[in-house]
Amino acid sequence: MFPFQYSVRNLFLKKCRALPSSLTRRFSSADSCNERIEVSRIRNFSIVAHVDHGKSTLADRLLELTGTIKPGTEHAQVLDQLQVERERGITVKAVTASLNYTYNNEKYLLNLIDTPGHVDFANEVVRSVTACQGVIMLVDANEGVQAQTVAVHSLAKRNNLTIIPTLNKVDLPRADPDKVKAQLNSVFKIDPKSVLSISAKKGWGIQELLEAVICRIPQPSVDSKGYFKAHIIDTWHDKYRGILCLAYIQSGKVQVGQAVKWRSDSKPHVVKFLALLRPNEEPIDEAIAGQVVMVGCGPRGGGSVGDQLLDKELAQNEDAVTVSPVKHMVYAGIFPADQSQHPTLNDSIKKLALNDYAVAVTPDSSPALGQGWRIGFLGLLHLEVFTQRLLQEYKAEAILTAPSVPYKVKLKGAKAIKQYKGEEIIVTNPVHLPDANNIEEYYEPFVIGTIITPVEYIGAVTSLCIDRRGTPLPASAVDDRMTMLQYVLPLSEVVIDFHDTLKSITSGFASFDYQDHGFHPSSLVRMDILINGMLVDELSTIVHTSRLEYNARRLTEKLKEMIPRQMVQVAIQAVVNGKVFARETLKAYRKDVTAKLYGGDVTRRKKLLKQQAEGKKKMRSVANIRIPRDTFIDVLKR
Ligand SMILES: Nc1nc2c(ncn2[C@@H]2O[C@H](COP(=O)(O)OP(=O)(O)OP(=O)(O)O)[C@@H](O)[C@H]2O)c(=O)[nH]1
Repeated sequence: MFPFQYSVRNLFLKKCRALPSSLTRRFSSADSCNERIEVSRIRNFSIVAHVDHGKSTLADRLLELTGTIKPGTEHAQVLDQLQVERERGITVKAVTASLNYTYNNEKYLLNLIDTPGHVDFANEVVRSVTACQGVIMLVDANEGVQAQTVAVHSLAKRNNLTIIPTLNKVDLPRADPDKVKAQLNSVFKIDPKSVLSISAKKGWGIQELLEAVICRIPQPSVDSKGYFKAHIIDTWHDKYRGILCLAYIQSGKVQVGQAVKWRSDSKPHVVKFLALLRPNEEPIDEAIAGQVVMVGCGPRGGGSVGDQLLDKELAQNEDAVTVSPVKHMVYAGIFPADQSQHPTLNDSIKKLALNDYAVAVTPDSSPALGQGWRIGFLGLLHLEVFTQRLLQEYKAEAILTAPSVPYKVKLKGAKAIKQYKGEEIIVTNPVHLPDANNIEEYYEPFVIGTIITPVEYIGAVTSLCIDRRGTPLPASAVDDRMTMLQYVLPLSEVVIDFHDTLKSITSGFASFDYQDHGFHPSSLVRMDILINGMLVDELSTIVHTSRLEYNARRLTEKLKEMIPRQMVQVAIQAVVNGKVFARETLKAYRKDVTAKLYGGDVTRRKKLLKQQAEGKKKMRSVANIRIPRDTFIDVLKR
């Protein structure tokens, strides 16, 4: 959304600067709805669903029906405005749009939040629902209930949200609404009579759905008369105005010019910018409790997701809405391609991290790659999207190291405990794993994986899960054709390529979602990779002992395939505690130094070959083997 929004916002700002101040009219929410908005006529809701079940397409139809955009294909997927979203055809950022809709002669303000479907961006859904009272839960009428449908349903239930179950894509010839209604009933006990049917593509049933939003979802439960208090659900950086925030107003009201402060720091600030997002900014003077609005306090105004903006009179220790801390699933090192680019990359990472609060950034350094950062992500797709956004939105190119899941170790010995400042430590970079002699116990992160698959693939899916060290939990039937399997799986076995393998063994019919299951004791070791005897820190991994030999062989073979042949012979070794578990040799290019000889004495030929061998020996000891950039990630894929 943001590059596009930047340009719209900047255009607006340029226009404002060009006009006399008396003409830079601000709107109030009252103008937007032609009358003063009341809490009873506000509805905050989200669209949640499994990947590709049609959330963004439905958002387009809702924007059209409420007159926010004109019907037409040029507006396709209006809320997916990031370049990466358009290129990949997925939503990665939850986006808000305030819509006006008249129902029974009353004007309503509907705040819609379009959310991503992919499990890696589930945190976007979690933070969005803190501002909502209800959700439209879309289910593809052809595919039926999928793994993420189960996840979003339980999230909505946990947050006490009203669920409007809605079947989408009923226009498809293979759509079977009755079958899917029966699935919803068997899995979630949803009354089939409460299920709506729409086609987001054709625009069928959209009006009924909007009316259900108004009639079924309750108004925000807020304190209109109290002091101003708002909960921050998103932030982004604007070149001219500093940090801008998306805020859900929990009590009171806010006006441009009002004195406020952040919960996290008591310094006074003044509200400078206030706007409705439609999804482009529409400046307003005032907003009331229950609204979701954009707020900015100027370049030094600050703000972060989960923080609260408070009236300056309000005591700092008021209750806060808690956003559960993000649990990072994979960590990877990010380094500038050239150390001179470190400050620019640092600035870009900071700005992008502001808009993607799910990442955790800490400084890191590597002997080979110099100064950089260790960044925690929610999954591999999140990692890829983050680096793609760095490149596309900030023109910042970075080198990535092999991703690793976080491990926990319990230390023994007073010296080690003192050195690591605690008995238990989380290891996010395999290189920093303490010496095996100082470790009492290793712990590995586990997840509960939910797989919904057609019954004919149960055997293949079970083998895959067992192969990935999974432990089965009770299964349940979704209907006579589909089954829901659950497994406790080590995160390290899931995070890299589990989903792709599952899709390929089930011809794309199975779906997968996982939830954190905490750390559990495990038998682990650190495996290092030596290239011509030199340790390559960035390729060290922590592996389960049962996988050691297999991983050692696979990693060295894969590296042999991926490292281009060099002028010298390259030895690739996988080593654990000084013991070599696998070795591959990459043969050197061999120039035919004897090509120029036509016949003649054989000793001449031997002399040339000997000289070549000696030259190569010298090169081998000084050779700096170049490892291609993608090696670090690709090498981990099976
Ligand atoms: N036939 C048909 N296709 C639809 C309908 N709604 C959406 N689609 C198609 O389904 C695909 C996915 O739609 P999206 O709106 O991108 O789905 P999404 O849930 O937003 O996807 P993510 O954000 O990646 O989770 C697109 O090709 C749409 O054109 C519908 O009602 N009927």
